[in-house]
Amino acid sequence: MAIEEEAAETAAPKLIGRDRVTDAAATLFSAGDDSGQIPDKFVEATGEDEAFELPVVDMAKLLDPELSASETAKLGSACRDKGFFQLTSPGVDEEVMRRMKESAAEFFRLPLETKNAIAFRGDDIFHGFGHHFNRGPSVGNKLDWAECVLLATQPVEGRKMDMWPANPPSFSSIPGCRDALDKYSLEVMDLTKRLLGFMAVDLGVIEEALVGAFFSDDGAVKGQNVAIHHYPPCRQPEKVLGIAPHTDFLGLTVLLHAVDTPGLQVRRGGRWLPVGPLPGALVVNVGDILHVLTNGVYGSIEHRVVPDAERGRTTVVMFQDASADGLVGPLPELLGGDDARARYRSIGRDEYTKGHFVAVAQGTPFLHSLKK
Ligand SMILES: O=C(O)CCC(=O)C(=O)O
Ligand SMILES: [Fe+2]
Repeated sequence: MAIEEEAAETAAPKLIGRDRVTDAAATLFSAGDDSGQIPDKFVEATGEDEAFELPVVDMAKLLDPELSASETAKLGSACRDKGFFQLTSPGVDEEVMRRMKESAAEFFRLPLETKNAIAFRGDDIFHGFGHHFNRGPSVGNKLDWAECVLLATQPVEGRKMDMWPANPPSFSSIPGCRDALDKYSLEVMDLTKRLLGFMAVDLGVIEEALVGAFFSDDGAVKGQNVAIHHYPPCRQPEKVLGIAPHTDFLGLTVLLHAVDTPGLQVRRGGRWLPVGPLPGALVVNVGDILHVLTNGVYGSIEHRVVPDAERGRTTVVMFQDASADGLVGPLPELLGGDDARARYRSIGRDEYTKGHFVAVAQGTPFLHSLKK
């Protein structure tokens, strides 16, 4: 069966949809397209790039009373100007990070049949294995050159444990010991809280206002999801995309390179600039909700992934949700009580999700529609 037909047959009913990884796609991925012909379904124009260094922010310096002020200023200018930064010395337990990386890399080495044991089911495209959800008919429903596990990680009640990989065993519960993803999820929660504290200082708002948008009073995070991506090598990387251009629609994103091949690109001034992995660092970026909460002071910037010609790439990307009193809108603390200063209108958190996915399906930037 041709890959287009096979993909169409396995696509979920959609507003936006997601495709299963078929045998044909898996064969193509493992060959790195050596057969020469990339099926049309994958071909997308990828355009130019050039060297680019992301700002580097050091958590150890943020925490050092003598260096904190200048490092906080660096953090602030990274979030304002670039929307992305590399976070060195993130303070995440190294053993937890190592196990997370290994589990992620190992999962994608399993045969497709094993991975498809947790293939997303029916309309529920936000849990389980497949391609990333596609960006809708406006971009031709193209397939990403990638496979991906999407899961809800927090709050714990929202988890669908039957969709968590049972293989490798380090992903799932080991008696007396929590699994790699659960531990890493908690580490990223703590990290998010620390970072938000410094962002609040930079923004000049009380810490509770910003932290409270991400965490409930009892300290639980409002929501956290993970996307674990594998981008196989492709000998014609200029023809395909690992993930199509998008902004992240939640609050704050924390990316761990499990296999540190370059591939992430950030849009700046109409050009695509590559972000090289930095050993031991996490890549952090501002999502759409943080953009709106900060009244556009921090920028949610478009990015995409291009596969490498020679080497595969694996990433573990955690998205932290946020809302203030159930709304996505500028933080009142930032407006100094003057609503006229709001550059974005406030909408309910549920309405925000719906609006976002309608916009994705139509290929329109949702943030613009929230502008006053
Ligand atoms: O894997 C990456 O480098 C980026 C993935 C990404 O942008 C996403 O999952 O939203
Ligand atoms: Fe993203």
